[in-house]
Amino acid sequence: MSPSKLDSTDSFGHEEASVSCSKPENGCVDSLSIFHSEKAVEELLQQTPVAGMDEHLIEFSEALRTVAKALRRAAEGKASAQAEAAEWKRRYELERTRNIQMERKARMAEQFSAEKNGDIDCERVKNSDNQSMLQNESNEYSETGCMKHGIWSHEVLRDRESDSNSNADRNKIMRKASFKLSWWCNGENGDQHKHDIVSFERGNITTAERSSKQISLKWESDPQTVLILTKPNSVSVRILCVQMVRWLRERKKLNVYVEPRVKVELVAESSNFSYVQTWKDDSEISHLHMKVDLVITLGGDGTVLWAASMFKGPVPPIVPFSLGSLGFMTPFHSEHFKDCLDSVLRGPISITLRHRLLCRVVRDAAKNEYETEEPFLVLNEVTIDRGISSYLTNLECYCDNSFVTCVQGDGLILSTTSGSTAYSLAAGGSMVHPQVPGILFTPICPHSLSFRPLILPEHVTVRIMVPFNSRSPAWASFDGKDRKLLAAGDALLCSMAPWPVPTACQVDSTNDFLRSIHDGLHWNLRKTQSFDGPRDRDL
Ligand SMILES: NC(=O)c1ccc[n+]([C@@H]2O[C@H](COP(=O)([O-])OP(=O)(O)OC[C@H]3O[C@@H](n4cnc5c(N)ncnc54)[C@H](O)[C@@H]3O)[C@@H](O)[C@H]2O)c1
Ligand SMILES: Nc1ncnc2c1ncn2[C@@H]1O[C@H](COP(=O)(O)OP(=O)(O)OP(=O)(O)O)[C@@H](O)[C@H]1O
Repeated sequence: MSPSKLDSTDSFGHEEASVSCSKPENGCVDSLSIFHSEKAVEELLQQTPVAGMDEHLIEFSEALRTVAKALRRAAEGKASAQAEAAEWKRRYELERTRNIQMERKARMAEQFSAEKNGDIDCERVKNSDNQSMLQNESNEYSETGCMKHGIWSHEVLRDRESDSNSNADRNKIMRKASFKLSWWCNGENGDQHKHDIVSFERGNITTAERSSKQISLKWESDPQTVLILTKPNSVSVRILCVQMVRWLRERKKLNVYVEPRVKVELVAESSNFSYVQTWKDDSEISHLHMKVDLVITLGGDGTVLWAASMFKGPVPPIVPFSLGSLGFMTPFHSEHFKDCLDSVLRGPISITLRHRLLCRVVRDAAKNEYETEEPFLVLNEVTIDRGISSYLTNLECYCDNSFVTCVQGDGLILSTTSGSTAYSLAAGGSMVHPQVPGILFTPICPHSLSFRPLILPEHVTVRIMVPFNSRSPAWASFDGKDRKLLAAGDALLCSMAPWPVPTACQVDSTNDFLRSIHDGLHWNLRKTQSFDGPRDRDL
């Protein structure tokens, strides 16, 4: 995206336009001041006794008049371009709202007719694959009082695959289990959903609640469907998967989904596993969140990243079992899988709501920043680096359109707080509790003595641009995968995604985080100083 395009995008709204134009150092021309200067030239010319002047002065005054006119025309042109841009933006937003409403109506009509036909036995029908719908509906719920004590998940969905399944049980309607999330702090599990309240009483600003609290998940109805995701090519994972599927089906009477590769492995093991469900093509993965109550991962952190990447919208709670070497995000031990799953299925459980970043690539040729390629959701980080190029990466960084800095080095990591213990840590970033919302801005080998990592608030949009004078393109990778070339003029936009990844805790979010940095990284491990030796006796 060229700098001139950035300007026009930034000044979409009237307000922003007037602000940017009032700053001469931004290279903008203030139309009001042009009008005044043109008027001043006119007045000057009228006041001056032209008859007594030499030709140079007349030529000069004519030139001044021409310049003032040209400036006025330029300002008028810019103003009309801004007005046009604002009008297009207004139309775009109108169209978008209309589409969302139509989509919503269509869904409700579909669900209503299904309900009328007796297909769905439900009191409250909800669909959650659209965030704006989620928000609208949660508002409705709060109006009807359902949201009083927490966040509820009431999904009543029909299993579309049930028709193709011969088992009579499977022909019944599958209800997605509902659960409630509540926030508690100071070790006390209150049943209230506590909001952060800023109070201005008697002129004093105080906050009633702190924002980072332990989050507890309580099932309102029993989970029925479990998806197991496994690390490939591991014998121990394969053995555990067989045992777990059997136990979940025979003891817990649950529906089990696995990836197609795993289904083949299971059926090769025993034809009894034919009840295990899977999907035929990848397009079905986008509906998984509507069928699955719980996701179990068997592997390391990479398998948790893999699980998160399968859900491009809302993510069901994930129970991560550790069968890798490090396991920052995998607190459950496979030896005790039955006890662990028993307590998770019974609930309530503590969960960590892990924030994700929404990353969009905007090409230089794009007309505006809405014209992007398919976005990526990352649980750890997006990395913009020099790839195979031996030149220094040159990246211009903006935060909500304010210039941050120019990175000159091997690259930059934009990380979630969950990812703070991964690549960002290796590049010198701070370790941050995963429940803290924020975006870590960590350079990779900056060629500067004074570059320190930053942590930005959760609400900002970070824009990383490859400038036109860059000697080489850059590469973006998402949770260490899917590399994308960023040519000169291309940009990467990154903001907090609306769909976090809920992962079950062994104890609670804080305890699990501290355990992982102690056990996984041996953080601040040092022999304790001996008692005997010199002391400060006089203090
Ligand atoms: N120099 C580095 O430290 C470096 C370089 C490249 C990638 N990575 C990390 O690897 C991740 C991809 O993981 P993978 O398992 O698919 O690849 P992988 O198999 O190469 O494993 C990378 C290592 O990072 C660990 N890891 C992953 N997420 C973590 C987290 N949130 N906290 C602590 N450790 C974590 C894993 O346990 C593993 O040991 C990327 O998202 C990136 O963060 C790190
Ligand atoms: N279900 C899956 N399908 C395809 N690839 C997967 C799947 N699960 C994990 N992977 C990939 O396999 C790789 C290794 O996975 P993972 O990190 O879980 O194991 P590990 O390396 O043994 O554990 P650790 O990272 O703790 O050392 C990762 O790159 C991950 O993306």
